[in-house]
Amino acid sequence: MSATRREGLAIIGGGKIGEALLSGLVRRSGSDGIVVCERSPERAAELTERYGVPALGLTEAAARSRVLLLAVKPQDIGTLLGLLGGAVDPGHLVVSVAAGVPTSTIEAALPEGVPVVRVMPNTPALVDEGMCVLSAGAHADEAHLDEAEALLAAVGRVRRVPESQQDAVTALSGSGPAYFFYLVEAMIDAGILLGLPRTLAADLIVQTALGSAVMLRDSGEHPVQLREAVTSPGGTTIAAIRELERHGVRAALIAAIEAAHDRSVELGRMQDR
Ligand SMILES: NC(=O)C1=CN([C@@H]2O[C@H](COP(=O)(O)OP(=O)(O)OC[C@H]3O[C@@H](n4cnc5c(N)ncnc54)[C@H](O)[C@@H]3O)[C@@H](O)[C@H]2O)C=CC1
Ligand SMILES: O=C(O)[C@@H]1CCC=N1
Repeated sequence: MSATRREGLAIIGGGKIGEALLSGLVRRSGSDGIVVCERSPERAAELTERYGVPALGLTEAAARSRVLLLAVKPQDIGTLLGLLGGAVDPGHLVVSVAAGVPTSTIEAALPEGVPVVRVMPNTPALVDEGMCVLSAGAHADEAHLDEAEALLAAVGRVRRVPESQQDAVTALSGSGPAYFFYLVEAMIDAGILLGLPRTLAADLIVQTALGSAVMLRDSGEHPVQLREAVTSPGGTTIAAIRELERHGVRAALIAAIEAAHDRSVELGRMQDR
């Protein structure tokens, strides 16, 4: 099949992460050149209404778009590739955000030579603070990575890693926002236990999370140094830290992230069956 030059982006799968990326991209550069393909007609209509992007069928979207961004569940990617395969050629750039799914699995379901880039984004892309991590498949070169990076840089930071690190990346930054939201939920509950109104507790914790994140990013200091600066001798913070250690919170976080890694590996293996 001859390689064809095309323009624009098709987001295939308009769920949580598809919408997070779509909203950031539209906010940054407008809706021109972006189309969505969504299995659910109701959801497709919602995205068209919200972002002014046309909803197309797979074949039409592939015919006109240069970049095909696959944002369906890992469990659905085999079916999607079966439907899409004949409409894809090496003039496309396929970008997959499916957790765990290796580029080799995607390449094997597509015509020979199609460049594939695996990306692990996260939902803070919704507010232009995303973390997207890229790896090249067998037919993707530096220019393809540059192209994917230019697209995703619109919604936050971008880094590149060897694909062997993507399951760990998925467990850290892909799932990571959920861990922070979970911690914040628990901290708000603590405020309620101590008698504060829910809105006040939420306001205190969200601003504290934001301020702490900016310090982590900008101070150049290690998290241990930042924590020590809060922990006065004989004070309140050390009383709290002792409880966190007593309940094994550090070990629980490490085990949780290891479980996310293992699930990413498992999701990738399920594609081979
Ligand atoms: N939600 C997140 O924070 C992140 C998700 N991911 C990955 O993104 C992918 C999507 O995850 P979510 O957005 O959370 O799932 P989701 O279930 O919210 O969205 C998936 C969407 O794909 C649509 N879909 C399924 N098959 C389709 C097909 N053949 N053609 C067109 N549309 C189709 C579904 O109708 C659904 O709207 C997964 O592979 C996940 O591993 C990666 C990073 C972060
Ligand atoms: O939970 C999941 O499987 C997806 C991948 C990373 C974040 N959400």
